[in-house]
Amino acid sequence: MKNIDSLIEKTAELKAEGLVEGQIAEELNVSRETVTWLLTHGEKRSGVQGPKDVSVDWSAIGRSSVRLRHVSQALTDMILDSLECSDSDVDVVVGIALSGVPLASMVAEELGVELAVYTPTKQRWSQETGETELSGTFSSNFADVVDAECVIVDDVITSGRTLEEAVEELNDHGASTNAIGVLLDKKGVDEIVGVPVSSLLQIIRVN
Ligand SMILES: O=P(O)(O)OC[C@H]1O[C@H](OP(=O)(O)OP(=O)(O)O)[C@H](O)[C@@H]1O
Repeated sequence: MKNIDSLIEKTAELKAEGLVEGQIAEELNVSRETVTWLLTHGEKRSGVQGPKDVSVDWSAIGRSSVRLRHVSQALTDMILDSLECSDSDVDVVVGIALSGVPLASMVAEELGVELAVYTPTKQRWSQETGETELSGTFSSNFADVVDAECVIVDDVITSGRTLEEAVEELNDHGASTNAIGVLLDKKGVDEIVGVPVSSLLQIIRVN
């Protein structure tokens, strides 16, 4: 997405295709509040202050396994630093579906550990009827997380809710989360529910 106009256009397009605001937010990697703003103020935006959010397009990395590998190596390096600082270990890398999984897979390979996949609640929520009391799921096609020492990998932090939920689900499975690694942190956090966060890039707002 090159600029605000293409973002507004894309939002309107997705809305016209029948997506609800939560689904559009997921598609564009922005908050639901931003989608509301884009839909309601997009056409008459002169003089109107937008919400403090940014849309992240990392497809230049995502579409190339070579670039993904380089980025995963850099992320692994940061995760290793974090684990060393807390003197903790890792048995399983947990990738957050969908976009966190390719990265997590390569980080798991770099670390020489198993890969688990967690599908958060909101992914299931978007397919259901608006009921949000569903729990996320760990896929049985990948590693078991019960009692494991875990590192979570995802692409982007916006509100941090997805990672909060993943840490809590891991706790419920008797697993401990020793580090979180992401490409981009839009919130600028050092930790999420007590777990240290390593991000390759952080958004820092200056105005
Ligand atoms: O910090 P939060 O506000 O919870 O948002 C961050 C999450 O949102 C995006 O996933 P999305 O639901 O868009 O699905 P995707 O992985 O399929 O892109 C992103 O991949 C993170 O998992």
